Amino acid sequence: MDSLKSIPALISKWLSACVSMVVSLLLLAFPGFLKRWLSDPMILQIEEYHGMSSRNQLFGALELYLQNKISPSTRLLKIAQTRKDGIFSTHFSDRQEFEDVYEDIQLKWKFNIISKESNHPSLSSKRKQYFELIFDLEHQEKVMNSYLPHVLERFKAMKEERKLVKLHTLARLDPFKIKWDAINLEHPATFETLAMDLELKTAVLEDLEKFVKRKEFYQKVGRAWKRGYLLYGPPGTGKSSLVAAIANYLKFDIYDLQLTHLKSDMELRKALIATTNKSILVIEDIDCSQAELQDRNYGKGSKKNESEGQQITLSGLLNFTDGLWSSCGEERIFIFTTNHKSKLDPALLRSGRMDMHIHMSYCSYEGFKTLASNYLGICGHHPLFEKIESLLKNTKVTPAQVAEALMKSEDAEVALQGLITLLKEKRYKGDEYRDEGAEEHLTYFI
Ligand SMILES: Nc1ncnc2c1ncn2[C@@H]1O[C@H](COP(=O)(O)OP(=O)(O)OP(=O)(O)O)[C@@H](O)[C@H]1O
Ligand SMILES: [Mg+2]
Repeated sequence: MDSLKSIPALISKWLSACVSMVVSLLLLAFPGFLKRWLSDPMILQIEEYHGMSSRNQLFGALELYLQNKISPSTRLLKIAQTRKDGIFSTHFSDRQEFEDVYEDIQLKWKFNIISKESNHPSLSSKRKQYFELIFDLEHQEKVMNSYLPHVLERFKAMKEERKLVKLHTLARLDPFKIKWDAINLEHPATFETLAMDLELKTAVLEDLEKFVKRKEFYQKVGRAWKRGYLLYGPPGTGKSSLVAAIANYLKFDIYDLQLTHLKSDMELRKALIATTNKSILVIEDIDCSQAELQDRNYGKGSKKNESEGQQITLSGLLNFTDGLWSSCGEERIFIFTTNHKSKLDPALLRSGRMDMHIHMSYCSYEGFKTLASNYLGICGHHPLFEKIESLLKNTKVTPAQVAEALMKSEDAEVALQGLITLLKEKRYKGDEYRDEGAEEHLTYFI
C-alpha cells in the first residue's frame, strides 16, 4: 500500500526532473533563447509626421533603408516603376515586417497604416503611417546611439547610389526673370568608355577622388571647397563627354551656364546662387562667350554699355565664382571648355583660377582600342589593329570621327576597313585644325 501511495510523488519528481533537463538543454543549445523570452521588448514608434506638418526625416530614411530588409516570410510586395533607370520602388503594406541584425542584436521593424474615417463630410479620411522598431530593452542605448545613426548613414549611401544626375539649363520666363530647368542627364559617357590617354584619365580620376574626400582639408586651410578644370582641344575630342563622365562618376548635377542668355552680372549672381551643392557648373566654349560678351559690352561704335550693373562681364563671372563659392556652397566643380585656349582672357588662365588644364587631343591607338571595345565589342586583338596603329601614329583624327567610322557597320571587318580608308584620306589631306598644347596634356596648378 505504501509503495502505491508513493507513485504520484515519484511521477511528479520524474516530471520536474524532465522539465529541468529540457530547460538546461534549451539553455545549452540556444543560450539567447530563454534570455530573450524572459526579457522585456522595447518598442520605438517613428511616425510619418512630426507635429502638425513637418515630415519626420527618419521616417523617410526608413522607407528606403528597409527596402533591403524585407522579411523572407513576406509574401506580398507592392512595386512600381517610376524611374527610367529600371530601379523599382517598393511600397510597404500595412503590418509588413522587416528583420535586421546589428552587431548581433536582433531587430524587428513593422510598418503600420491607420486610416481614420473623418466624421465631417467635407474632410477626407486621414491616413497615419508609422514604423515600429522592436528589440530587447537591454539594447536600448546601443539602438539609440549606434544603430539608428547607422541606419541614417546607410540611407544616405543608398540615396547617393540611386541618385539620377540632372542637367540644368537656363530658361527665361520674362525680360526680368530667369530660372533653371532640369532634365535627367542621359549622357552615357563614363570613364571606361572615354577614349583618352590612360595617364591623363587616371590623373583626372585621382584628382576628383582627392577633391571629394578633402572636406576637412579645405576647411583647415580656409579655402572654398571647389575645383576648377579647363578642358581644351579640337572639336570632337570628348570635352563634353568628359564633363558628362565626371557628373556620372561623382553623381553631381550639371548646370550648363550659357553666359549669353544672361543680361547682367546681377542675373548671373542669381543664377549661381540657385545652384546646389555637389554640382558642376559648366561654361562650354568659353572663348566664344568671352568674345560675344566683349562685343556686347564694347560693341563697335557703341559707347560702353550703360552702367556697370547692367552688363555681364568676364571679370564679373570670375569674381562671383570665386567670391560666391567662398562664402556659401560646397563641393562645387566648375569646368570651362574651349577649342582655342590661346584666345582666352589671361585672367581665366591665371594660376589658382583653374586648378587643372586638361588637353583633350586626337585619337591615339590606346583611345582607338577603347572605342573598338565600345562600338564593336572587340576587347582583345584584331588582325586589322596593327595597320590602324601605324596609320594613327601619323594621322590626326578625332575620337568623334573614329567613333562615327566604327558605327557604320556592325560587322567588325567592314567597320575597321572603313576606318582604315578614313585614316588614309586624312593622312593625305593633313591637319585641318591647329591643336594647341599638343606637347603638354595636363597642367596642374595645385
Ligand atoms: N574621347 C572620346 N571618347 C569617347 N567618345 C568620344 C570622345 N570624343 C568624342 N567622342 C564621341 O564624339 C561625340 C562628340 O564628342 P564631344 O561632344 O564630347 O566632343 P567635344 O570635344 O565636346 O566637341 P566640341 O568642341 O565640338 O564641343 C561624343 O558624343 C562621343 O560619341
Ligand atoms: Mg563640347
